Amino acid sequence: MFLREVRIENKHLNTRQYPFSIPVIRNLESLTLNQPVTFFVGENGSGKSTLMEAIADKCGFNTAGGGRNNYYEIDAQTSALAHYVRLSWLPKVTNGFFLRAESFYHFASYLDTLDGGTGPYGGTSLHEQSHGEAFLSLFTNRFNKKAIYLLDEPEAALSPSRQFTLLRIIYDLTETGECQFIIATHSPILLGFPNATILSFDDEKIEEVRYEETDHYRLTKYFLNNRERFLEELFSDEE
Ligand SMILES: Nc1ncnc2c1ncn2[C@@H]1O[C@H](COP(=O)(O)OP(=O)(O)OP(=O)(O)O)[C@@H](O)[C@H]1O
Repeated sequence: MFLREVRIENKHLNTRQYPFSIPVIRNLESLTLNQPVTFFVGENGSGKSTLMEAIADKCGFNTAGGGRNNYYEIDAQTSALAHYVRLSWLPKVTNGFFLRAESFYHFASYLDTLDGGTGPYGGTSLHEQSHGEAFLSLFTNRFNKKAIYLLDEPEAALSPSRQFTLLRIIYDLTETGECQFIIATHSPILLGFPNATILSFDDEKIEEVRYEETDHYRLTKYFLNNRERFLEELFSDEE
């Protein structure tokens, strides 16, 4: 554990302006982190990426994705929230990585400009690997201990079985307490990681929920157990 608390300070009151137009961000005072793995869950647009990006910015990571020393040009991504965020560390780490599924392509391009992109990523440019293979190459070759990893929807490129591989990687890195992950996800598989804190961004505030209480678990379980009935209801004309 390294990052213990995220505080929002000196919010301005113009609630029509992003990021304080987002109810969860407007209502957030402080967030305590007490497990090596924390998940952000919630509906699309509830503010998960906004908070994650601000934390990445305050960690000194490239907000387009990457670590501290990864400087590359893509459409400017400045975090509107970072200015208001204070992080409390014990102890402080500077190692780590921010993974954004949506801009991973640009990060891979940047690596290609360094040393043909083949150095630490399994001997092949990330562009010559499939999206999911490239993600996993990054996880297996770049992730190591004494670091904090911020992952925004890492499941985007991963098959279910590769999501299990990622769970194993996270398990190996966190079992001695020397790594911390904050993961925004919609994946009921990733959310099943044991002893993680799950923070829901629904209902206009951040609240800890149990795995079995998440929509991800409940809807997926209901769908798998009642697929025909579920689809009949979904496609019926009745409101
Ligand atoms: N740069 C921006 N300027 C203005 N509004 C923004 C900006 N970025 C995001 N928003 C808005 O803020 C809200 C929260 O977006 P955010 O990306 O944080 O949601 P999210 O919970 O990560 O959603 P998802 O699960 O779809 O990734 C959305 O309504 C979005 O349109």
